[in-house]
Amino acid sequence: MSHPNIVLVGCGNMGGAMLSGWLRQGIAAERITVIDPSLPALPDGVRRVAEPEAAMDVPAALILAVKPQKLAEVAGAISALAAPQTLLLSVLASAEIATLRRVFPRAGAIVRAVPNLPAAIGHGITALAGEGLSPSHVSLAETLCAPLGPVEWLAREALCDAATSVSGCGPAFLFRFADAVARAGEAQGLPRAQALRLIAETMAGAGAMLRAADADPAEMAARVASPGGVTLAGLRVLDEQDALTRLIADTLAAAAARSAEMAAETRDAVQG
Ligand SMILES: NC(=O)C1=CN([C@@H]2O[C@H](COP(=O)(O)OP(=O)(O)OC[C@H]3O[C@@H](n4cnc5c(N)ncnc54)[C@H](OP(=O)(O)O)[C@@H]3O)[C@@H](O)[C@H]2O)C=CC1
Ligand SMILES: O=C(O)[C@@H]1CCC=N1
Repeated sequence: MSHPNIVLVGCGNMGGAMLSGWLRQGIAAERITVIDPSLPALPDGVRRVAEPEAAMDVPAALILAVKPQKLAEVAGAISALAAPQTLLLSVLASAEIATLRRVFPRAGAIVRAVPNLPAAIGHGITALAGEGLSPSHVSLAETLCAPLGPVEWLAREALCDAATSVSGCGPAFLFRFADAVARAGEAQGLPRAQALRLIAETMAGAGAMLRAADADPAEMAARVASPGGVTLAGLRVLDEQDALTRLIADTLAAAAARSAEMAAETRDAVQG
């Protein structure tokens, strides 16, 4: 398959992770142009410009990976790059497709993506949403996101807030969990670095089992917990008055609410 021409706008945590993934997957560096005023160091062959140039070719894929607050600012400069032959793929949390369409009226298609940080090592997951996409747009969006890890299409765009709270923010919540476990392990006498190694491998192993098995996580926990044993003593604390379930529900609700709020802010910013 011939590689698409890609213009990546914003090459920070997420844009950088996508760029690494494309190169790892064999997309030719010469096909990729990065627009970022901070002019980050880039792998050989990737073209780097601080801002769009008048003579730039319209790309097959225009990837937006700036902070949502920058959308209105970047839009004017790059809107000419989103032409009818262009798929615009935005990873901006909370920038709705209607908002993006308002800013990029000529784009051939618009896909909203919710990636996550482990994309940087090819172990992310990306949720995608789009309406009225042609099979070739679907295929190009999947080609762009596949190097980051598996891809999930959401049934409707409104689920992006939920996907952001579950998998977009999810790594941060799991890092907090790992930190809490390491602190507790340290309090019981383990060196912190060793406690972190223990919990990191435990999370990776449990995650791999969860991914592979058809079993429900509750059944998986039951396989660890021997009757009258050690795990049950700990699970009783987590389950007391649904403590963990309630904490996580509140955490995700706060994240999803902020996502919806930011969508309104982004909408207002481009309208104003
Ligand atoms: N980080 C994450 O885990 C996730 C992030 N996202 C989304 O990804 C997007 C990017 O987030 P993240 O990568 O963390 O942010 P970063 O700040 O790491 O990256 C944004 C990049 O855009 C650059 N930039 C600023 N202004 C412009 C401009 N006018 N034109 C081009 N580039 C510009 C920034 O440069 P400078 O630093 O100099 O300002 C920076 O390099 C956000 O919209 C976020 O919602 C979605 C899911 C997960
Ligand atoms: O915190 C944020 O706004 C972005 C979206 C999901 C992860 N980082």
